[in-house]
Amino acid sequence: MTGDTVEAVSCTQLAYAFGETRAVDGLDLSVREGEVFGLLGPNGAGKTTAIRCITTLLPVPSGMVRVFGHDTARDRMAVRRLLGYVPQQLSADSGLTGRENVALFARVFDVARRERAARVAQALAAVGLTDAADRLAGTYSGGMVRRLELAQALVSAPRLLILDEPTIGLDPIARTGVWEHINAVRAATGMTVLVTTHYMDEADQYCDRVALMARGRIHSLGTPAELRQGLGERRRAAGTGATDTLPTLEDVFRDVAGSGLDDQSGDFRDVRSTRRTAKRVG
Ligand SMILES: Nc1ncnc2c1ncn2[C@@H]1O[C@H](COP(=O)(O)OP(=O)(O)OP(=O)(O)O)[C@@H](O)[C@H]1O
Repeated sequence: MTGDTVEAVSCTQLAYAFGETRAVDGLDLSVREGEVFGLLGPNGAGKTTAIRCITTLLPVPSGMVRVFGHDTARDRMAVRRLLGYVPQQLSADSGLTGRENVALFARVFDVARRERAARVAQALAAVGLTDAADRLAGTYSGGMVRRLELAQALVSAPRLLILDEPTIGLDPIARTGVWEHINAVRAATGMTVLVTTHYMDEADQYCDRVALMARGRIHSLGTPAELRQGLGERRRAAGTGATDTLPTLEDVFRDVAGSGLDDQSGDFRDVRSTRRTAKRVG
Protein backbone atom coordinates (compact mmCIF):
# COMPACT_ATOMS: atom_id res chain seq x y z
CA MET A 1 0.00 0.00 0.00
CA THR A 2 1.25 3.49 -0.76
CA GLY A 3 0.25 6.71 1.01
CA ASP A 4 -3.49 6.90 1.67
CA THR A 5 -4.41 4.62 -1.20
CA VAL A 6 -5.82 1.29 -0.15
CA GLU A 7 -5.15 -1.53 -2.54
CA ALA A 8 -8.14 -3.81 -2.93
CA VAL A 9 -6.02 -6.37 -4.78
CA SER A 10 -2.30 -6.62 -5.11
CA CYS A 11 -0.53 -9.39 -7.01
CA THR A 12 3.26 -9.51 -6.94
CA GLN A 13 5.03 -11.81 -9.39
CA LEU A 14 2.12 -14.22 -9.30
CA ALA A 15 2.77 -17.42 -11.25
CA TYR A 16 0.61 -20.48 -11.79
CA ALA A 17 1.27 -23.42 -14.12
CA PHE A 18 -0.87 -26.34 -15.26
CA GLY A 19 1.86 -28.86 -16.00
CA GLU A 20 3.98 -27.29 -18.73
CA THR A 21 1.48 -24.49 -19.39
CA ARG A 22 2.45 -21.28 -17.60
CA ALA A 23 -1.07 -19.86 -17.33
CA VAL A 24 0.03 -16.91 -15.15
CA ASP A 25 3.64 -15.95 -15.52
CA GLY A 26 4.93 -13.17 -13.26
CA LEU A 27 1.77 -11.09 -12.88
CA ASP A 28 2.07 -7.72 -11.11
CA LEU A 29 -1.33 -6.15 -10.57
CA SER A 30 -2.74 -3.48 -8.29
CA VAL A 31 -6.46 -2.68 -8.04
CA ARG A 32 -7.34 0.44 -6.03
CA GLU A 33 -10.21 0.56 -3.60
CA GLY A 34 -13.41 1.81 -5.21
CA GLU A 35 -12.41 1.48 -8.85
CA VAL A 36 -13.82 -0.68 -11.62
CA PHE A 37 -10.79 -2.48 -12.99
CA GLY A 38 -10.96 -4.45 -16.24
CA LEU A 39 -8.67 -7.37 -16.96
CA LEU A 40 -8.64 -7.84 -20.72
CA GLY A 41 -6.88 -10.37 -22.89
CA PRO A 42 -7.34 -13.03 -25.55
CA ASN A 43 -8.53 -16.57 -24.81
CA GLY A 44 -5.90 -18.34 -22.75
CA ALA A 45 -4.18 -15.14 -21.55
CA GLY A 46 -4.48 -16.33 -17.95
CA LYS A 47 -7.27 -14.06 -16.72
CA THR A 48 -9.43 -16.76 -15.15
CA THR A 49 -6.45 -18.47 -13.53
CA ALA A 50 -5.32 -15.15 -12.01
CA ILE A 51 -8.84 -14.51 -10.75
CA ARG A 52 -9.05 -17.98 -9.22
CA CYS A 53 -5.84 -17.26 -7.32
CA ILE A 54 -7.23 -13.92 -6.10
CA THR A 55 -10.48 -15.57 -4.94
CA THR A 56 -8.45 -18.30 -3.13
CA LEU A 57 -10.00 -21.04 -5.29
CA LEU A 58 -6.49 -21.88 -6.47
CA PRO A 59 -3.44 -21.84 -4.20
CA VAL A 60 -0.65 -19.36 -4.91
CA PRO A 61 2.39 -21.52 -5.66
CA SER A 62 4.67 -18.61 -6.48
CA GLY A 63 4.48 -14.89 -5.75
CA MET A 64 2.07 -13.09 -3.45
CA VAL A 65 -1.60 -12.08 -3.60
CA ARG A 66 -3.18 -9.69 -1.12
CA VAL A 67 -6.83 -8.65 -0.84
CA PHE A 68 -7.27 -5.50 1.26
CA GLY A 69 -3.92 -6.33 2.82
CA HIS A 70 -4.75 -9.96 3.65
CA ASP A 71 -2.35 -12.54 2.24
CA THR A 72 -4.50 -15.13 0.39
CA ALA A 73 -2.06 -17.91 1.32
CA ARG A 74 -2.22 -17.23 5.05
CA ASP A 75 -5.59 -15.63 5.60
CA ARG A 76 -7.91 -17.42 3.22
CA MET A 77 -11.11 -17.09 5.22
CA ALA A 78 -10.61 -13.36 5.82
CA VAL A 79 -10.19 -12.88 2.07
CA ARG A 80 -13.28 -14.93 1.28
CA ARG A 81 -15.39 -12.86 3.64
CA LEU A 82 -14.44 -9.69 1.74
CA LEU A 83 -15.32 -10.79 -1.74
CA GLY A 84 -18.22 -11.73 -3.97
CA TYR A 85 -17.45 -13.79 -7.06
CA VAL A 86 -19.46 -14.40 -10.21
CA PRO A 87 -17.65 -17.15 -12.13
CA GLN A 88 -17.98 -17.84 -15.86
CA GLN A 89 -19.76 -21.12 -15.11
CA LEU A 90 -23.41 -21.24 -14.18
CA SER A 91 -23.78 -20.76 -10.44
CA ALA A 92 -27.59 -20.52 -10.20
CA ASP A 93 -29.78 -23.61 -9.77
CA SER A 94 -32.59 -23.75 -12.35
CA GLY A 95 -34.76 -25.86 -10.02
CA LEU A 96 -34.87 -23.17 -7.32
CA THR A 97 -36.61 -19.79 -7.41
CA GLY A 98 -34.53 -16.64 -7.67
CA ARG A 99 -35.12 -15.94 -3.98
CA GLU A 100 -34.14 -19.48 -2.95
CA ASN A 101 -30.93 -19.24 -4.98
CA VAL A 102 -29.90 -16.01 -3.28
CA ALA A 103 -30.97 -17.34 0.15
CA LEU A 104 -28.66 -20.32 -0.38
CA PHE A 105 -25.71 -18.00 -0.92
CA ALA A 106 -26.72 -15.96 2.14
CA ARG A 107 -26.49 -19.14 4.22
CA VAL A 108 -23.19 -20.22 2.67
CA PHE A 109 -21.71 -16.78 3.27
CA ASP A 110 -22.90 -16.77 6.86
CA VAL A 111 -25.25 -13.80 6.66
CA ALA A 112 -26.83 -13.63 10.15
CA ARG A 113 -30.08 -15.59 10.22
CA ARG A 114 -32.26 -12.67 11.38
CA GLU A 115 -30.91 -10.43 8.62
CA ARG A 116 -31.13 -13.00 5.87
CA ALA A 117 -34.62 -12.39 4.45
CA ALA A 118 -34.07 -8.63 4.26
CA ARG A 119 -30.62 -8.98 2.72
CA VAL A 120 -31.89 -11.46 0.12
CA ALA A 121 -34.74 -9.09 -0.81
CA GLN A 122 -32.29 -6.18 -0.97
CA ALA A 123 -29.90 -8.09 -3.27
CA LEU A 124 -32.75 -9.11 -5.57
CA ALA A 125 -34.01 -5.52 -5.68
CA ALA A 126 -30.52 -4.25 -6.48
CA VAL A 127 -30.48 -6.30 -9.68
CA GLY A 128 -34.10 -5.60 -10.64
CA LEU A 129 -35.46 -9.08 -9.88
CA THR A 130 -38.01 -8.34 -7.18
CA ASP A 131 -41.00 -9.14 -9.41
CA ALA A 132 -39.44 -12.38 -10.70
CA ALA A 133 -38.02 -13.45 -7.31
CA ASP A 134 -40.49 -16.27 -6.73
CA ARG A 135 -40.30 -17.78 -10.21
CA LEU A 136 -38.03 -20.75 -10.93
CA ALA A 137 -34.64 -19.59 -12.22
CA GLY A 138 -35.11 -22.11 -15.05
CA THR A 139 -37.71 -19.76 -16.55
CA TYR A 140 -35.35 -16.73 -16.56
CA SER A 141 -33.78 -15.21 -19.67
CA GLY A 142 -29.97 -15.19 -20.03
CA GLY A 143 -29.77 -11.60 -18.78
CA MET A 144 -31.95 -12.39 -15.75
CA VAL A 145 -29.81 -15.43 -14.87
CA ARG A 146 -26.71 -13.24 -14.94
CA ARG A 147 -28.40 -10.63 -12.73
CA LEU A 148 -29.46 -13.43 -10.35
CA GLU A 149 -25.84 -14.57 -10.12
CA LEU A 150 -24.92 -10.98 -9.39
CA ALA A 151 -27.47 -10.91 -6.54
CA GLN A 152 -25.96 -14.14 -5.18
CA ALA A 153 -22.55 -12.48 -5.08
CA LEU A 154 -23.92 -9.26 -3.59
CA VAL A 155 -25.92 -10.78 -0.73
CA SER A 156 -22.86 -10.91 1.53
CA ALA A 157 -22.24 -7.16 0.91
CA PRO A 158 -18.72 -7.71 -0.47
CA ARG A 159 -16.07 -4.97 -0.48
CA LEU A 160 -14.68 -6.50 -3.66
CA LEU A 161 -16.85 -7.92 -6.43
CA ILE A 162 -15.07 -10.15 -8.96
CA LEU A 163 -16.82 -10.91 -12.22
CA ASP A 164 -15.45 -13.31 -14.84
CA GLU A 165 -17.01 -12.44 -18.22
CA PRO A 166 -20.28 -11.16 -16.71
CA THR A 167 -21.93 -10.34 -20.04
CA ILE A 168 -20.68 -13.09 -22.33
CA GLY A 169 -23.38 -14.32 -24.68
CA LEU A 170 -25.90 -11.63 -23.69
CA ASP A 171 -27.62 -9.29 -26.13
CA PRO A 172 -26.69 -5.59 -25.96
CA ILE A 173 -29.73 -4.60 -23.88
CA ALA A 174 -29.11 -7.35 -21.32
CA ARG A 175 -25.42 -6.38 -21.22
CA THR A 176 -26.29 -2.78 -20.47
CA GLY A 177 -28.73 -3.96 -17.80
CA VAL A 178 -26.05 -5.99 -16.02
CA TRP A 179 -23.64 -3.02 -16.02
CA GLU A 180 -26.27 -0.54 -14.84
CA HIS A 181 -26.98 -2.71 -11.82
CA ILE A 182 -23.28 -3.18 -11.05
CA ASN A 183 -22.76 0.57 -11.23
CA ALA A 184 -25.77 1.39 -9.06
CA VAL A 185 -24.56 -0.94 -6.30
CA ARG A 186 -21.07 0.44 -6.59
CA ALA A 187 -22.29 4.02 -6.33
CA ALA A 188 -24.32 3.14 -3.24
CA THR A 189 -21.64 1.10 -1.45
CA GLY A 190 -18.21 2.13 -2.74
CA MET A 191 -17.52 -1.50 -3.59
CA THR A 192 -14.45 -2.28 -5.75
CA VAL A 193 -15.07 -4.22 -8.96
CA LEU A 194 -12.59 -6.45 -10.80
CA VAL A 195 -13.96 -7.73 -14.08
CA THR A 196 -12.71 -9.72 -17.06
CA THR A 197 -14.31 -9.12 -20.41
CA HIS A 198 -13.71 -9.67 -24.10
CA TYR A 199 -15.93 -6.73 -24.97
CA MET A 200 -13.67 -3.72 -25.52
CA ASP A 201 -16.61 -1.32 -25.80
CA GLU A 202 -17.76 -2.32 -22.32
CA ALA A 203 -14.28 -1.94 -20.89
CA ASP A 204 -14.01 1.49 -22.48
CA GLN A 205 -17.36 2.62 -21.15
CA TYR A 206 -17.46 1.12 -17.68
CA CYS A 207 -13.90 0.56 -16.43
CA ASP A 208 -11.88 3.25 -14.62
CA ARG A 209 -8.66 1.44 -15.53
CA VAL A 210 -7.85 -1.56 -17.67
CA ALA A 211 -4.93 -3.95 -17.94
CA LEU A 212 -4.23 -5.79 -21.15
CA MET A 213 -3.00 -9.28 -20.35
CA ALA A 214 -1.26 -11.68 -22.71
CA ARG A 215 0.64 -14.89 -22.02
CA GLY A 216 0.18 -14.69 -18.29
CA ARG A 217 1.26 -11.13 -17.60
CA ILE A 218 0.26 -7.48 -18.00
CA HIS A 219 1.42 -5.75 -21.15
CA SER A 220 -0.34 -2.39 -20.81
CA LEU A 221 -2.14 -0.57 -18.06
CA GLY A 222 -4.03 2.70 -17.72
CA THR A 223 -7.39 4.41 -18.11
CA PRO A 224 -9.07 3.57 -21.42
CA ALA A 225 -8.50 7.20 -22.51
CA GLU A 226 -4.79 7.06 -21.62
CA LEU A 227 -4.29 3.86 -23.58
CA ARG A 228 -6.16 5.21 -26.62
CA GLN A 229 -4.25 8.50 -26.54
CA GLY A 230 -0.93 6.68 -26.11
CA LEU A 231 -1.52 4.65 -29.26
CA GLY A 232 -2.65 7.78 -31.14
CA GLU A 233 0.62 9.50 -30.20
CA ARG A 234 2.73 6.50 -31.19
CA ARG A 235 0.94 6.35 -34.52
CA ARG A 236 1.47 10.07 -35.15
CA ALA A 237 5.15 9.81 -34.24
CA ALA A 238 5.63 6.82 -36.54
CA GLY A 239 3.33 8.20 -39.25
CA THR A 240 1.52 4.85 -39.38
CA GLY A 241 -2.10 3.72 -39.05
CA ALA A 242 -5.07 6.06 -39.10
CA THR A 243 -3.73 9.30 -37.64
CA ASP A 244 -6.86 11.40 -38.15
CA THR A 245 -9.14 9.42 -35.79
CA LEU A 246 -8.55 8.50 -32.15
CA PRO A 247 -7.84 4.76 -31.84
CA THR A 248 -10.39 2.55 -30.10
CA LEU A 249 -9.53 0.26 -27.20
CA GLU A 250 -9.79 -2.60 -29.69
CA ASP A 251 -6.98 -0.94 -31.72
CA VAL A 252 -4.89 -0.64 -28.56
CA PHE A 253 -5.51 -4.28 -27.79
CA ARG A 254 -4.42 -5.37 -31.27
CA ASP A 255 -1.36 -3.15 -31.07
CA VAL A 256 -0.29 -4.58 -27.71
CA ALA A 257 -1.16 -8.18 -28.43
CA GLY A 258 0.45 -8.19 -31.89
CA SER A 259 -1.10 -9.77 -34.93
CA GLY A 260 0.41 -13.22 -34.35
CA LEU A 261 -1.14 -13.62 -30.93
CA ASP A 262 -4.61 -14.54 -32.16
CA ASP A 263 -3.25 -17.72 -33.73
CA GLN A 264 -0.98 -18.65 -30.85
CA SER A 265 -3.05 -18.00 -27.78
CA GLY A 266 -5.87 -20.15 -26.55
CA ASP A 267 -6.49 -23.69 -27.63
CA PHE A 268 -9.46 -25.88 -28.37
CA ARG A 269 -10.32 -26.12 -24.69
CA ASP A 270 -10.45 -22.34 -24.38
CA VAL A 271 -12.70 -21.94 -27.40
CA ARG A 272 -14.95 -24.76 -26.34
CA SER A 273 -15.35 -23.42 -22.81
CA THR A 274 -16.05 -19.90 -24.05
CA ARG A 275 -18.71 -21.12 -26.45
CA ARG A 276 -20.28 -23.40 -23.87
CA THR A 277 -20.54 -20.49 -21.46
CA ALA A 278 -21.98 -18.23 -24.13
CA LYS A 279 -24.56 -20.83 -25.09
CA ARG A 280 -25.84 -21.52 -21.62
CA VAL A 281 -26.61 -17.90 -20.89
CA GLY A 282 -27.77 -17.04 -24.39
N1 LIG B 1 -7.69 -26.77 -15.57
C1 LIG B 1 -6.74 -26.57 -16.50
N2 LIG B 1 -5.91 -27.56 -16.88
C2 LIG B 1 -4.95 -27.38 -17.81
N3 LIG B 1 -4.72 -26.19 -18.43
C3 LIG B 1 -5.51 -25.17 -18.09
C4 LIG B 1 -6.57 -25.30 -17.11
N4 LIG B 1 -7.18 -24.08 -16.99
C5 LIG B 1 -6.54 -23.24 -17.84
N5 LIG B 1 -5.55 -23.89 -18.50
C6 LIG B 1 -4.63 -23.27 -19.49
O1 LIG B 1 -4.04 -22.12 -18.90
C7 LIG B 1 -3.98 -21.06 -19.84
C8 LIG B 1 -4.73 -19.85 -19.29
O2 LIG B 1 -6.12 -20.16 -19.21
P1 LIG B 1 -7.19 -19.17 -18.56
O3 LIG B 1 -8.52 -19.89 -18.55
O4 LIG B 1 -6.68 -18.65 -17.28
O5 LIG B 1 -7.22 -17.99 -19.63
P2 LIG B 1 -8.28 -16.84 -19.86
O6 LIG B 1 -7.52 -15.63 -20.20
O7 LIG B 1 -9.22 -16.79 -18.72
O8 LIG B 1 -9.06 -17.36 -21.16
P3 LIG B 1 -10.64 -17.16 -21.57
O9 LIG B 1 -10.73 -15.75 -22.07
O10 LIG B 1 -10.83 -18.17 -22.64
O11 LIG B 1 -11.47 -17.43 -20.35
C9 LIG B 1 -4.54 -21.59 -21.15
O12 LIG B 1 -3.47 -22.04 -21.96
C10 LIG B 1 -5.38 -22.78 -20.71
O13 LIG B 1 -5.48 -23.75 -21.72
